[in-house]
Amino acid sequence: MVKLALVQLLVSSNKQQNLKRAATLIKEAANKGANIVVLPECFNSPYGIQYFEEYAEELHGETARALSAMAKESNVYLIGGSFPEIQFGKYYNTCTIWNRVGELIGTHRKVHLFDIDIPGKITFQESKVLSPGNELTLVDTEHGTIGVGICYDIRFPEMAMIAARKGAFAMIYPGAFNTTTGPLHWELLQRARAVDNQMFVAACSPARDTSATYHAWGHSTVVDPMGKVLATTEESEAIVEAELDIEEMKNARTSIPVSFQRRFDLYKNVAE
Ligand SMILES: NC(=O)CC(=O)C(=O)O
Repeated sequence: MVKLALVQLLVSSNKQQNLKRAATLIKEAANKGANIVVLPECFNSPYGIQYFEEYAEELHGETARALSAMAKESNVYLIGGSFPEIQFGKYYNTCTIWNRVGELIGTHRKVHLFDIDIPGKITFQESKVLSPGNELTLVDTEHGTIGVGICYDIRFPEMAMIAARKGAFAMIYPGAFNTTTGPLHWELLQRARAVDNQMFVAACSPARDTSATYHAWGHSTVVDPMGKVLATTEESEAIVEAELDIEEMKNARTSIPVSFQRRFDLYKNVAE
């Protein structure tokens, strides 16, 4: 059994306040027994291309140091949401992952940038400021291997499939869907990735701030390997907790053995 907690943080424009509140809620989750804690996408700054340059930090800057201390003080694995990172003049949307003694065990730079245009609803062009990461991310923990993606990455099923085939028991996505795409796709995509790959899937959103320029959907959710929602919430600040039973993953894979029934002989030209 692994206890997972998603911290659906109400993110403000005050970085110090966001770091402090994250530390408080991580401690609260740890006190309730969480082994792995997740923060949302852009947990230390408002989400929007107009904010990335102002809030950006180098990988080992103030936010990373704070995250390392939070993991260590609360004695948890911490999937540290994401923050705008700057390296050699380029900006990335980056998740850092920490072990129980505060060591960095992985980083994921959002691979698929959120560039969409739904007329009359939402236009968002991360690529105007950000560069994409170029690596898929798996981290090894004492609870097993975990795959990490950020938000829009969940729309690309290959990432979760590769993680599952490399032995990950869970795919975790700090994310910030919005009030247009959230009701349509947020839960659907998590359940789809879970059932496709017979693994746990979780996505952690910021809470909704209706005074912000971007209205996050909230609804941080954990899904089991059969595609069932184990835990979820609405749009306010909350901690979403779920016990992940690895036996359930084994049972799902034994009873519906799709991973052995795949016909890779027929799909090999999928990238053409
Ligand atoms: N914010 C994102 O990266 C993605 C999103 O909101 C969506 O895919 O919808």
